[in-house]
Amino acid sequence: MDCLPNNSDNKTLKSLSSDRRLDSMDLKSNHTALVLADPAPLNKSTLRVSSGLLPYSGATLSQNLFLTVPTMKAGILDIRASNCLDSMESSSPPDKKSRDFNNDLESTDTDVAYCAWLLKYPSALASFDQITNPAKGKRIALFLDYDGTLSPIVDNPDCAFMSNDMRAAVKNVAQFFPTAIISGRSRDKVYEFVGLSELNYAGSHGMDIMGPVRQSFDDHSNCIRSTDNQGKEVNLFQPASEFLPMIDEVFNSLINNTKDIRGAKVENNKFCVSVHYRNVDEKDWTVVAQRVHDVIRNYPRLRLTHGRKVVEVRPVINWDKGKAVTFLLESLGLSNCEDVLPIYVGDDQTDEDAFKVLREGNCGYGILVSSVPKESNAFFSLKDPQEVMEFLKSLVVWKKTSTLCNK
Ligand SMILES: O=P(O)(O)OC[C@H]1O[C@H](O[C@H]2O[C@H](CO)[C@@H](O)[C@H](O)[C@H]2O)[C@H](O)[C@@H](O)[C@@H]1O
Repeated sequence: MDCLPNNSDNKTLKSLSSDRRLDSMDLKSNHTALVLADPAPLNKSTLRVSSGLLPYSGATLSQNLFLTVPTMKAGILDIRASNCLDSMESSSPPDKKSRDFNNDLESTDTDVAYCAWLLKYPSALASFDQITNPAKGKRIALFLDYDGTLSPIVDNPDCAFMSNDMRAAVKNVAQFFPTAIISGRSRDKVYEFVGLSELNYAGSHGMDIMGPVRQSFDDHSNCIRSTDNQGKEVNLFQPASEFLPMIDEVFNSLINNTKDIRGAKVENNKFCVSVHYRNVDEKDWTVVAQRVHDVIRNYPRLRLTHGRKVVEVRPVINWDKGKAVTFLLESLGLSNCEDVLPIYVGDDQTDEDAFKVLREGNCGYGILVSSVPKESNAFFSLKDPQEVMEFLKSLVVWKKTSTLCNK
């Protein structure tokens, strides 16, 4: 029998299982079970028990396990919320800086792992010729994610400013190549951060696209005419427009349901909502997962995706950043792979949809921004926004020299 340290206030898991939602199936299954120290709604004093090793006791969970848990009264985190918690953890590995700080030896291992990973996803800077050689005689179309790509990841999402140098690099590159920003943020917010009117913008993970007035745009349903910040006539494509009232409602519920979780932040991204847990103590992530599920369980037409210490609530529609890339290429008259080489640069899980479209269409390259090894549909990699900026600058130099040479 494996036990957690004894405590005078303890009850056993087994005794709880008789009158609570916890049952032997939860223990036997591969799913994570969560034992709570207080009646629902969940609060901070939670203990997570998985069917692997118990994180702090080192005890292995078995079918016969009797767990003693401090002041335990409530039930378990439901399986869907528990899956959400697993995704939260797997999409949030400790960053390189904190691992390096914790353990020099581990840091060396990490560097070795990163170098090995670079063999599979070579640096787009080191492999610059490999990227630009196939672009000879073609137009490069650039797609750029925002957070973690053009701006470094920071604790406060409202302060994710891009540097002036980066802005200048993006402005410059856009003079030579059609360029679009595709972000999970609301389109207005990302425009506020980038502030360059010469680009195309897609917000809400591509569910809110602003583009030039073109016939091909008009052909789509959910497409409306509007004006941009300069008063210029534009087309707006919003395939999830019917979800707007629902998203607003969910946003308000999420605010209410998470307001007592220290560090949690809910962001309205117009057609999707982000629940940030970057500043939430890790022991409270379970609470975040459960509260999000408490809200969205009433909305079967909404689903969850995971990003960098953020859970995103979005409509169940067949639309993502990959579809947005295809849409933009078509509506900008750039969909012929013989003439155009699309390049997509992004750092997050939702960017994988765009990498996949390029890889599967055998058309263009995805570039993953990451300082840690992770599996991706991208072809190349860049370590951080600084390297993204160098890459953008190199594209400009390449374009200028190749134009001169062709004269
Ligand atoms: O598609 P993106 O432009 O990459 O947007 C994805 C999410 O980015 C933002 O969150 C991330 O960046 C924040 C600022 O650095 C950081 O605090 C947070 O932990 C990251 O997940 C944005 O706030 C989200 O709404 C976007 O969905």
